[in-house]
Amino acid sequence: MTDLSAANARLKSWMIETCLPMWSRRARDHRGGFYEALTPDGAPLMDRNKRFRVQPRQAYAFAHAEHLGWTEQGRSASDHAFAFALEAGTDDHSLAGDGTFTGFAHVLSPEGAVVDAKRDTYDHAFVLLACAWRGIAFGDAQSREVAERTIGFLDTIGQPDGSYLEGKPDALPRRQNPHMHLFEAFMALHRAGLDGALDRAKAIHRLFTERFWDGEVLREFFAEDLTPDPERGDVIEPGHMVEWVWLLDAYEELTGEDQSALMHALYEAAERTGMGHDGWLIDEAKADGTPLRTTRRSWVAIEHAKASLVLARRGETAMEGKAARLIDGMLGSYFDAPFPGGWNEQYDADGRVVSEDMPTSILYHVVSLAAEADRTATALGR
Ligand SMILES: O=P(O)(O)OC[C@H]1O[C@@H](O)[C@@H](O)[C@@H](O)[C@@H]1O
Repeated sequence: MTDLSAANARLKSWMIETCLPMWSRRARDHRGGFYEALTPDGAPLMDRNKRFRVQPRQAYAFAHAEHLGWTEQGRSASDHAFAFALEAGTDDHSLAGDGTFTGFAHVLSPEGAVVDAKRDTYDHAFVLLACAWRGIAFGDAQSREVAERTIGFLDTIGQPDGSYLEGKPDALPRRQNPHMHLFEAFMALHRAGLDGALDRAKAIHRLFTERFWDGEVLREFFAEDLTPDPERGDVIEPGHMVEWVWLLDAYEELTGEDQSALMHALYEAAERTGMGHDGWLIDEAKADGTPLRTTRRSWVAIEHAKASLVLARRGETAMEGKAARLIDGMLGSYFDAPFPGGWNEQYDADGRVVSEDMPTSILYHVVSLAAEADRTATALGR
């Protein structure tokens, strides 16, 4: 059996010694925020537009890493990303004023001009996550204010059933994905002490059980009334099913409501519908398991490992070796390549790397995996 203790030690030392230093230095843009991606040899893609969400993701990742004592650059890197997000992401200065906050823009130029002013609910989930962790790690008072204003904006597109529209302007199909990340963010905000955040997470949990999870698979795309979208309702993402496993474990911890049955059903559904011939989950399938995209992005493998870790921590001994094998497998393929500290973002079904660059957005997943691996190894005394 691959040893969880050894896999965790490898992952943790790679994080501390190579990954975090590399991303905090090379991906930091002196013009503001972080670059969208690096080339395979670690050079920044200076001219590429910045998806807004990448900035709060970095602000979260470095706050969490510093909270764990894994970096001394965490505060500075998180501040750098957060300040750029607040400054460049608001095109009408409404965040600073007393008026109603109208949300963050979707895409920024490398220098920080607004390229796409659309408001995307998904992006706002990461602002809330960053605020929560900056509160937890640094006791940052500004973050609470930003979280409250961001929630105020989200309430303008909130629905009576606890769901949120796709953004402004509104779009169809509606998706479970922004809700999944809002669920994550509201739980983190509750941990950070924000009143009412847990109730918001509970409302999303209700949507999950009543709408998104149909008893067999997690649906992704929905019509206006949150019934499966007539065209894309059959498309599923195995990575999201395992991501929910990890989130439901956190939910159980906060609410005391047993999530075991749902967690098992999700994990089993992800592997039933999405297992590629090489033992890695694929990017996209149909609800009956017909593969749609047999490529595999790094975050899908990461979430598979995280789900295996939480099941191991909850006492499933077979999951311990599996989590260790997945982490070891990632360290031998996805991680620390093609450039030390970086990642191969996507493989095809034949095991060839098909991604052309290293997206910064993945650091969020990597930090969360390393934190979960360390927590599980410690809990199990490994
Ligand atoms: O697609 P980027 O922004 O790199 O994010 C990576 C992935 O993160 C996950 O948590 C999901 O939300 C995916 O839908 C998303 O694709």
